[in-house]
Amino acid sequence: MNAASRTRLNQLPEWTALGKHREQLGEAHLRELFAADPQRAEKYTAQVGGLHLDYSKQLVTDETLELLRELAAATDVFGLRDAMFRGEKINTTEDRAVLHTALRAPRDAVIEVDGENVVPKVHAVLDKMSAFAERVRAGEWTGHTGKPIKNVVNIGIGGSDLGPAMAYEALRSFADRDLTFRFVSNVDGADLHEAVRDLDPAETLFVIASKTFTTIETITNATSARNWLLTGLQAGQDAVAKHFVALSTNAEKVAEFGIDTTNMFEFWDWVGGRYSYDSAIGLSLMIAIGPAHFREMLDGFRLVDEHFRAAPAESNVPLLLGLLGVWYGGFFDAQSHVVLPYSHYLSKFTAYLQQLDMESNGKSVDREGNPVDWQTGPVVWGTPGTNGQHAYYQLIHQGTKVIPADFIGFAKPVGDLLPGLVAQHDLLMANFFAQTQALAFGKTPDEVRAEGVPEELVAHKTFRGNHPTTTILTAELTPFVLGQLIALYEHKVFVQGAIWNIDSFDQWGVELGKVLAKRVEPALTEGADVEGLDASSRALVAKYRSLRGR
Ligand SMILES: O=P(O)(O)OC[C@H]1O[C@](O)(CO)[C@@H](O)[C@@H]1O
Repeated sequence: MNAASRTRLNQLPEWTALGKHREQLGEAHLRELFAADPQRAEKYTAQVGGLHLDYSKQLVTDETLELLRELAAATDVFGLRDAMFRGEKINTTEDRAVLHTALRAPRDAVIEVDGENVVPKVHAVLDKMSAFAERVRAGEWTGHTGKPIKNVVNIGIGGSDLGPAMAYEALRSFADRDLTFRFVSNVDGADLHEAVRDLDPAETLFVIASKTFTTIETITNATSARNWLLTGLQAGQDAVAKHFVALSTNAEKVAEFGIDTTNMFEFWDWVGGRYSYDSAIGLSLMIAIGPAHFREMLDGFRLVDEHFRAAPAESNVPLLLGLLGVWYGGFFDAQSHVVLPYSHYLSKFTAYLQQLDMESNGKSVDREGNPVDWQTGPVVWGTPGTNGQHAYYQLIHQGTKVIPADFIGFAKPVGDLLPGLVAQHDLLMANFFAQTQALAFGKTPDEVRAEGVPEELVAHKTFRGNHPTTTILTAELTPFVLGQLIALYEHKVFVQGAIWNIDSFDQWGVELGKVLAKRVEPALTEGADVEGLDASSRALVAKYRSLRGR
């Protein structure tokens, strides 16, 4: 469907129908919905790859789901999906194709951008990454002094950090070589300081990850890392070649920095930063877990891509998850979405999703530049269970906000835990199941009274329940499963952007701060008079300078 001809979302009859349905649903409680339909627990489940989803604890009925699917049809979600997979330039504000799905396409696939099949290039880079990763893993890639590499420091930010850092953490039990991995992103010098202070430069490889190779944080950290290396080795510029590789789309800037472009692993402008960790941006991860596991992860991505592309609306899981978010944002005024992985290895999962979701769908104009008057992307947050239970779950259970939640759990613990620790997994998962039950069904005042609670405390100890959750349960956290999970969220975000009629693939909102930071810096360092600095910022800069003794 031509975006320009699209009726505004909230003027579609399908949107109006959902509004009416929401009114009819009123305060219907999950207790009633379950009582009314004995099949509900079985009926509202879905499967994609190894992921089992239970969405029976969502505030939906058959009619809700039908109306939501009608909205998806009216907004032509599948049409835009097909255009994305075909390589059409659906990122209209940047005039770019959106082809992260090509990063996991099989070798014999044909996907064209501007008449060129991009799949051979994808596999050529994967092969080059594999050969390099194997050399490092085997101790065959030696540094300037001839010592094998023992430490890999990834320097990048945003999509050039969060993906590999998250996936390394998730899959660290698959890291089977005696290598140390660190991820540096913050321009705060403390980040690089802590990452390198106990490392031997002679054994350290820096992986400079930047799509543009112009990002100030990354180039600043990379420059400092180069100084640390050359000082530590007491070597000249020629030492850089053995200790620095680049992951980028910008060969010119890589060469300008002094990195040999034969040690550059390429990707392309049709890979968005937040969709890039299965491209060359995943090199550090590949060195950690090995090329075979990396490819298993790509298989996981591909499985969900194929499902998203082929499954009918009724069983299409990314579509379902996307629609649920549209339902709560549009008709319950939900402002946030909490993601709660019950795996310590997924400690960076939500931070990764924050960029994926919030940088993609944190927009307030539609594709034609008109202001939207419907909710777009939610605030995404969360930490691994059970820690959150002893922190912010109170608000989810008894606060005043509607906070849809995803609970992600695994039947088996990851890897070989120390003896005795495997048994703790059942306790972890008991909490997992208990929480979604408590959130959905709560505890009525009568149930509280039946426990002998004094009347004045009954209201305090009552749980309203009716908090919507999706449970995602799978056997264990493997590279294959991680790929599936990430692709699931990528496509969920896609579905929502398609319905909201926004460009999910640009990120103009991060630009202004970057420009202003460049302008402010001379005011901090030299006390320069910065044109256009507002009164508050001017006073703060003066205060900063006096605190610094300048
Ligand atoms: O990989 P680069 O070009 O250094 O960009 C890093 C990140 O910066 C952003 O452009 C936002 O500032 C992200 O979209 C991107 O992932």
